[in-house]
Amino acid sequence: MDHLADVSQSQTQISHLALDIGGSLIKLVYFCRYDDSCRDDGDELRSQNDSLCSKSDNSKPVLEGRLHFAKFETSKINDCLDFLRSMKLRLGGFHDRTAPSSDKIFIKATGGGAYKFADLFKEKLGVSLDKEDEMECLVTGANFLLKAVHQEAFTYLDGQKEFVQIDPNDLYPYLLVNIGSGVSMIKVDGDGKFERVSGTSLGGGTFWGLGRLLTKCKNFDELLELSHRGNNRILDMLVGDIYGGTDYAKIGLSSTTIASSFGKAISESKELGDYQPEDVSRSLLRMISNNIGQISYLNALRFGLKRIFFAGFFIRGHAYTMDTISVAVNFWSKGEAKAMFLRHEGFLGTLGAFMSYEKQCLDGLTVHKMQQKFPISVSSAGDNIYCSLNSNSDENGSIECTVYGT
Ligand SMILES: Nc1ncnc2c1ncn2[C@@H]1O[C@H](COP(=O)(O)OP(=O)(O)O)[C@@H](O)[C@H]1O
Ligand SMILES: CC(C)(COP(=O)(O)O)[C@@H](O)C(=O)NCCC(=O)O
Repeated sequence: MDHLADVSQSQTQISHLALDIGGSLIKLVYFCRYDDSCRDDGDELRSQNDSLCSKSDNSKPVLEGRLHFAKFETSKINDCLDFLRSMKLRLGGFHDRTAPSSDKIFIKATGGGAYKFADLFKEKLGVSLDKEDEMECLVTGANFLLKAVHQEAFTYLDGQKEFVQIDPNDLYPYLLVNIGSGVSMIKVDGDGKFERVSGTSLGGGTFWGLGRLLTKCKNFDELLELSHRGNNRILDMLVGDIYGGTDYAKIGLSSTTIASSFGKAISESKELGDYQPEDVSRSLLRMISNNIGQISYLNALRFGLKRIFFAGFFIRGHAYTMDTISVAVNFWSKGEAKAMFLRHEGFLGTLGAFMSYEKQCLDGLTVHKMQQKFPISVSSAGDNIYCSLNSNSDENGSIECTVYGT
């Protein structure tokens, strides 16, 4: 994938790595330090964390570098293993501090695949996966991004993207909707304070799975690309189709509101082959996004939450997806609730797993809080990682940061 070339060419020292192995995609976050001049042994960080580091003002070891992101399809897990092998596991190999004499190397991992593929990682790379709870990681990742990273959250409506300034002191409560293969809805009340309040199996896997069957697309991006050119009115039955072109004003439905997704497919004597794949893709994307937007709003209503953050790789920064979700939230809440999206949408779980290194003191290297360099962000003192977002970052955008050890 994209970052494979980056890493092997740059010879950058990778010191920490975490994984989120989901139903569809494997997400990686890894920390590359800028300068390995103080490295005294090229191969493994695990035995020499302190010697890798310069000293900070308060005499704590410091690693300065960037957090990088990469992803692989879970079905192509061997590509991911090759990628990790290419790093020669100097990256995330950490000794278990609770058993100092042990040779055990472990990497923080979350998602169902941390269980499913644990033996594979052991067998192919000799690495143990140190499992972190998926929901906890999502929340930790979301809180970090929202509090520490400049211009992370934004709204998207009618083609207009607007960054939202988050006050870290006024962040909670909010609803986090993670749209991966399936969808989890989590009420977040604070750091580590959350409850998974709902979910739906109609998620990103449904869009991609049904879309692949119905359109014969070979990959997700192709399916998404198709939807750009499609017209959902070919397959969706609108209120106007039922009401002879007029609104059903009495109950607040305009003639253009979708009355029944894919509803026209039943009333016409057409086969699948008579429909354009782009129209199928468009209706499917609209159906899934609208449904998630609606269920999310209902859950926000249940708990009186005004802010809903949508994440997960289903979104893919895709305009029509975000627009549909926003319209659904706006429509059902009568403008009361707001849909917001995150730039690092697919990496919440991985970031959370990465940050869980802080819970354990590993060979003297501890990841503490992350704080952004920009003055508008978190201002609390004593934080141990400083971050700023690469202004050119895309979905894999790296984050500049400094890791302080203990
Ligand atoms: N390259 C891709 N391959 C497959 N699915 C993708 C891709 N890019 C985005 N997606 C979408 O993202 C979803 C997975 O999102 P993700 O947040 O990674 O969840 P999971 O943890 O379940 O893998 C897929 O179901 C699909 O809708
Ligand atoms: C089981 C999961 C947490 C796994 O996470 P994922 O790999 O989809 O990101 C998720 O797919 C989910 O919440 N599914 C919806 C299940 C339900 O509430 O009906």
